[in-house]
Amino acid sequence: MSTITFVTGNAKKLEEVIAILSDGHPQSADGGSKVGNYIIKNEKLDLDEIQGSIEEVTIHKAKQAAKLLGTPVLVEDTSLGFNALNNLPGPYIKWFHEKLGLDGLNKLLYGFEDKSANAITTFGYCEGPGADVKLFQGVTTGEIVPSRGPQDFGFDSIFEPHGMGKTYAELRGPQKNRISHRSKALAKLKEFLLSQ
Ligand SMILES: O=P(O)(O)OP(=O)(O)OP(=O)(O)OC[C@H]1O[C@@H](n2cnc3c(O)ncnc32)[C@H](O)[C@@H]1O
Ligand SMILES: [Mg+2]
Repeated sequence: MSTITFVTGNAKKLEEVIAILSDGHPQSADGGSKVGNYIIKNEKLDLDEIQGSIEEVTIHKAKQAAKLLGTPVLVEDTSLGFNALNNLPGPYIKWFHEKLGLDGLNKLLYGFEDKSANAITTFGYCEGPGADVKLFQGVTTGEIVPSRGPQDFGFDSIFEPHGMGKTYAELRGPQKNRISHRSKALAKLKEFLLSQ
């Protein structure tokens, strides 16, 4: 068994990652999620986020985490891009959300007919300091709508994935996890880890 440390400062992300990875299977005795020959554990740490593409931000986070911990690490960065704004705020969604709020994010699209957006999670896996970073990305498209549902996780209550008629916040847990950007990215990561 090899251990991979998933580094994030976001408790909600971690909750989803554990739920998706466990997929109804029992967890290992010491609390990590088991995927093939790997156990994925968690470390709460805020990593620097550079300016750049989604991929560059994730690669930098992964390299920094590997350097800090000296072990195989997993990180992820989540982006929300508005098509009318050429994919902004993208990887800067956290700061836009903090400064403008959910209503302000809606107002950014005032005057545009196109309210469509893409939610993207990019996982970065790095085997140790100096090693290359492997990326696994998942995308879910949807519409930006006035907030509906609990507001306890980022942009969940203003993102309505196409074809669902409900926001991520209204879908909650298992239903969101079946179709989310995060679960699509994790499916790719799982496939890779199972092939190792
Ligand atoms: O420590 P890290 O893993 O970086 O955690 P973070 O909260 O800083 O997360 P990001 O840098 O990836 O920024 C993404 C922003 O989008 C939010 N977010 C991430 N995943 C989400 C999801 O599935 N649904 C809604 N909001 C989400 C999150 O709360 C942040 O405000
Ligand atoms: Mg972050």
